[in-house]
Amino acid sequence: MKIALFPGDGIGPEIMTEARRVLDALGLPGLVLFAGDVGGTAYRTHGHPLPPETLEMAKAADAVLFGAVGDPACDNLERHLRPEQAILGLRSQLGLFANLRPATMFPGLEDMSALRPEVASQIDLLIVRELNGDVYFGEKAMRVLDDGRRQGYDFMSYAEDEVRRIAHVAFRAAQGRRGKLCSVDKANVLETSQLWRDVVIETHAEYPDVELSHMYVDNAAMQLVRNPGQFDVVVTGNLFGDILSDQASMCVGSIGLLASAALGERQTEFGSFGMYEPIHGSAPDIAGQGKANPMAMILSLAMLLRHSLGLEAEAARIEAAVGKALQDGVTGADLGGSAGTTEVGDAVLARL
Ligand SMILES: NC(=O)C1=CN([C@@H]2O[C@H](COP(=O)(O)OP(=O)(O)OC[C@H]3O[C@@H](n4cnc5c(N)ncnc54)[C@H](O)[C@@H]3O)[C@@H](O)[C@H]2O)C=CC1
Ligand SMILES: CC(C)CC(=O)C(=O)O
Ligand SMILES: [Mg+2]
Repeated sequence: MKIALFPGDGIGPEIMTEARRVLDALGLPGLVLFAGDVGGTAYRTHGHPLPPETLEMAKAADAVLFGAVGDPACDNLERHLRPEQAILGLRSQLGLFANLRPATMFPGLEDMSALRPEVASQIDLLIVRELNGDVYFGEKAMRVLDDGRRQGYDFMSYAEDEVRRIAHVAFRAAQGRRGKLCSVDKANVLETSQLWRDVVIETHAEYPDVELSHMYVDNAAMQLVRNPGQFDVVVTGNLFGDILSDQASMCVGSIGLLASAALGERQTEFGSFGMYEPIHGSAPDIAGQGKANPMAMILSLAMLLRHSLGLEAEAARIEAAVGKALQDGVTGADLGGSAGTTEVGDAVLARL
């Protein structure tokens, strides 16, 4: 069992340390760990945010655990050299098109949600975000128009096979949950979304046991706050899924709580090859201060053990330990408490 660890920038290394302590505590036999550079850290040492050796390390592993990338000092670099290209490059070059972003209320945390506790307590949803297409990967540039004005553009598109494969993932996920799928798009305005909707409807024919609904993304953003309990599985494109999952995190209570799995078609000896990361970024505003909540990172490790290594019991053990720590009131500044990154890690370890 080989896991590649890519801590990255900002709070990435701090939260990775805590996930690593949890992994070590499990004492899994036959585990081999590699560490690689990504993001601004990699740019500084290798001249590129995703050095070839890091990509090779990822390909040689059964799973990748990824911290976060992003560094304000790199924001003026040419785009292909910016830290974010590491995560985009890994997702696309490893064919990781299906991003699972679960958002579930933790018992005892209802008062920390940005929503009223009785509304927040209903949250148990899974966002299935397409990860290899959309406006993130279309042709983009800045140019000067004939009249001298600067123009930036990013080409948004989805091909039908890209929509179909993520729709299958979402329908299957719904079958394993409460049997409801809501497809989120902007088909009232965008052709990309009209195709998305058409293909999701076509794919539904293979899943008659799943109840399918459609929602425009602006309404979805509102409904997520009004009544998040109505959602079971939400399937959406790369851009909308990015935005809605950050929003869902505050419905639960903190962006420091939401984990994710990026999966593709490759199978390993133990499960699906995948990359696992918190949904948040490198949080430069709190980096180096020992304040970051490592729970999203630790919960990402749990997803890794479940999906890529077939270790369901160990995954559930980690999730239960995080849940207990929260129920016991161990929270950092993001959840109104005073525990630092290491203290939160200690609390999870003590309940493992
Ligand atoms: N997957 C990745 O590596 C991602 C990278 N980024 C990058 O991260 C950098 C910062 O981006 P932002 O827009 O500020 O988003 P961010 O998610 O890094 O931070 C947003 C806010 O949430 C807080 N926060 C995030 N994670 C937290 C944690 N674990 N515990 C406590 N508080 C936490 C931060 O302190 C900040 O106030 C940028 O360079 C961005 O491009 C952003 C999102 C994802
Ligand atoms: C940093 C971006 C490339 C992606 C992002 O915000 C995300 O995947 O959540
Ligand atoms: Mg994001």
